[in-house]
Amino acid sequence: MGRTLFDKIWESHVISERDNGTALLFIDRHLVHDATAQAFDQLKSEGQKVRRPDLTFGMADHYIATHDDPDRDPVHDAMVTTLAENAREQGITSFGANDERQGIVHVAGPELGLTLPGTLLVCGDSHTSTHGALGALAFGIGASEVAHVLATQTLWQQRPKTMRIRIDGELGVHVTAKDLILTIIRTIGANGGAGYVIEYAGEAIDNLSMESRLTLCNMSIEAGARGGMIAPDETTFAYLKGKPFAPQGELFERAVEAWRGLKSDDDAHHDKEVAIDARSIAPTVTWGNSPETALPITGHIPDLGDIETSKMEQYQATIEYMGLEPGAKLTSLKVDRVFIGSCTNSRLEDLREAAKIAKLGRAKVPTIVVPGSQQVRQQAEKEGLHEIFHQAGFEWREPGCSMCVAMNGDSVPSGARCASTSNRNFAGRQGPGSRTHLMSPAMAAAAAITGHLTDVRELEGTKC
Ligand SMILES: CC(C)[C@H](C(=O)O)[C@@H](O)C(=O)O
Ligand code: SF4
Repeated sequence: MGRTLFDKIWESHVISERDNGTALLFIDRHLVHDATAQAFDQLKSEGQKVRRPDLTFGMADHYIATHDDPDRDPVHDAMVTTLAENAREQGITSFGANDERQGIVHVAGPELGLTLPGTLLVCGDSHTSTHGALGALAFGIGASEVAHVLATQTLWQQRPKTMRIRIDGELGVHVTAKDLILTIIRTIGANGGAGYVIEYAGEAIDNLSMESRLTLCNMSIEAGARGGMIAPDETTFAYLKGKPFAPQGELFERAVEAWRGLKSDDDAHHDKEVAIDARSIAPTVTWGNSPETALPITGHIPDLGDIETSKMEQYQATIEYMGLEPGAKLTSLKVDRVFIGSCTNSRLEDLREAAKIAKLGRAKVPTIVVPGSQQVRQQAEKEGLHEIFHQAGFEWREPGCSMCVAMNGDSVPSGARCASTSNRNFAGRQGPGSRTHLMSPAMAAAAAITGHLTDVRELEGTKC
């Protein structure tokens, strides 16, 4: 029987297997960020050194400042400095403050060519699934696993099952990878991917740009999946060509020949198959505290009568926390803040989409745009996107995780409603008491200039 893309990568990394089905895997790339200090402490307390500093790369992102903030907590700077010190001590290449390669680990990694097809990549961060967009097997690991990889460059893992999600048909105007993944999560549930690695396939996936594929795979974890991946193709090869850490010249051509074999065989078996028609998807927003509360922007907050008895308690808690009126139109929800950024949606393509909408008006509420990396920032500035944002009253910041998780102090005030391009909307995610609605960059920019959740297609007169 044929093998899936996942099988091919998994099997080429197995060093040893136990009878209980767990395998010891070789790790090709280990990315560490500034919230990984605990793992380095564990390593040191055990008297160990990093086994393969040449395969380990550091990135300052969670705690890094995105603007001059007189109230900045010195502890946040200390986290950034600690990563730099650990990297220096262990001989690891690390991209910290003031490095032009710095960025959110899941934005800067692929853009530097650190993520390559067929490789096994891990990072102590749940959104490591992002890197699967390049045809890598990539997943997040816990702090003690980070310490294990630092010490051995290997990891014990239970073999996950595979799920293939096929998206056929064409996506409509202003329907993006973000709308696609939110719809997938609504369809299979926030726990629907538990125990699986998802392979995305089909016409709509083939047609996605590399940046959109990164957005899609990024949120696989929000469906509970171990990872998400897409077979590498011409889009992937064109994206990787010339990236500083990718193979160069003749070696690149040889690598591409090998990468062409990285796809599921026609007779390969996936443990679960799901199919969604791209034409059925509209610009989408979440209303609650789980990404599965995603709905087309044309919809309403569910009414009491729509809720199953077993979910009633949770529904009522959500309505109260989010300050919602059951049955209200989604577009009636006024926002207090807008955040355009995060490893889901802070790449150049995202900022271009947001800028197109920003041109149509001026921000009615405080809006920040946080590029995902220094490279994205530089390129956006070269194109004049920052000027467009300035003119629209959007604040242009330095790269980092920022308001996605509020670990660096960029937070949404308690009780405030935020239109956000990030990936998590649970209670308190963007700061204690914050209320988050997830959406695409164009939809977030539309909310900024109207002051409420908005169907970007109507704003632009493109609704079909
Ligand atoms: C801080 C880090 C470990 C965390 C994660 O694992 O995802 C963060 O990136 C997040 O998005 O919540
Ligand atoms: S941008 Fe948000 S989701 Fe991504 S790594 Fe940073 S905190 Fe996690």
